[in-house]
Amino acid sequence: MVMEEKPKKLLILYASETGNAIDAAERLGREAERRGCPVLLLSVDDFDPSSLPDQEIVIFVVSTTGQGDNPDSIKVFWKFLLQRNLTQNWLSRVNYAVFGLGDSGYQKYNFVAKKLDKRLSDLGATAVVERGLGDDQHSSGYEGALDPWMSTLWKALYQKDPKLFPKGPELMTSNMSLMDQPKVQITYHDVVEGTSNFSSIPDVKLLEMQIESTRFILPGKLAGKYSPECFLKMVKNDPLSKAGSGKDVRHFEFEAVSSSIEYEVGDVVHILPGQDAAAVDAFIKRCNLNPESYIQVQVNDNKENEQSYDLRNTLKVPVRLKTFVELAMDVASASPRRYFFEVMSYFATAEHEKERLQYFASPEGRDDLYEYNQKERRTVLEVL
Ligand SMILES: Cc1cc2nc3c(=O)[nH]c(=O)nc-3n(C[C@H](O)[C@H](O)[C@H](O)COP(=O)(O)O)c2cc1C
Repeated sequence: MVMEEKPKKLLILYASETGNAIDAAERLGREAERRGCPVLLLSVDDFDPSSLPDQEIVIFVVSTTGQGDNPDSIKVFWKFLLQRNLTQNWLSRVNYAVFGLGDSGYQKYNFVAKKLDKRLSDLGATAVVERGLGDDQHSSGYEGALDPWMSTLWKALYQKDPKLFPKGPELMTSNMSLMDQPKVQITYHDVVEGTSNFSSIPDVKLLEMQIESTRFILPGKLAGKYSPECFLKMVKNDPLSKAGSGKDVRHFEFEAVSSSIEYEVGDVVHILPGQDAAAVDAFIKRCNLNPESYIQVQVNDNKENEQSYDLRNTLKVPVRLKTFVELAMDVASASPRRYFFEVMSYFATAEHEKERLQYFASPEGRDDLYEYNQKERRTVLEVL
């Protein structure tokens, strides 16, 4: 009997402060899977640094924040790597690649990627390719460097270990089955079914439950790992600076909604931004959905990452669709990412729209997409 060898998984670890590195890491993951290579994609704080020497190949995607500072999620990992007792050959079996996201307008340009690359190499790891540096100043943002870096990476990995890409390092034809698995699963409830679940719960408690439930699907530090102690209602939000002064300084006042609260110096308040109600309505209408319906959202997480999977799925009450869009989505301010156009291309029925969307999602269409999308600051609602 011939035993089929289990395909190797490519480990991709990311550290992000505002989401770009997650987007870049997911793109890498998708591209690897399209080449037949299964992937394990993790935030670096979900990875045990002591197991790093056992990894044959690791891809890091890390951004720089502050003044050359580490994103929060890589702090523990970085501290571990800096330990003096780690020897020069601690990572001698590890092959790695680093892609950094930064902005050359900052003095400490891509500092985190550069120092991570150096430290890995000092600890005996071997770089598969030279580190890639994405720059916000590039006319296509960090994607400008990511595209060519990725194609070099696939070739180098294939040379290192052809088993990673059983069908070669070139892209397989794109079709629907290669689309990412959905990140969340949504169950729709009709209005009566949704509200009857809550008839005995006071309004304030209900709103809290809905906010908690919505936050659970958000990535990174806003998600359930850092569940808030209590919710406050913002009752005042007055600008203190003059319009056009270049700064936006505000006076906020908050009121405890459920019970009185105690706080100390150093406690942190997260402000949950809402969206313009008219934009939320327009988005829901455009999608032919009922704003009053209730949805239940479940995260389809990496099975390997059981802990965060359980955590993020424990508090799942049905949420009013309108509340969900208001609190968890951004339909009317930020520009959609490139992947949005790719996904839309699978669903577009008009041939000319499909072609245009496919072009925007391709490396050749990248600069035109930037002109159309980011430069014009188009929103999801406008694109739809
Ligand atoms: C507050 C702030 C500070 C930043 N500081 C730096 C920096 O010191 N060096 C750098 O190269 N880029 C810096 N950047 C640019 C980011 O690294 C870049 O926008 C990156 O794409 C962000 O990735 P992320 O969303 O995954 O955190 C900074 C960005 C922000 C918003």
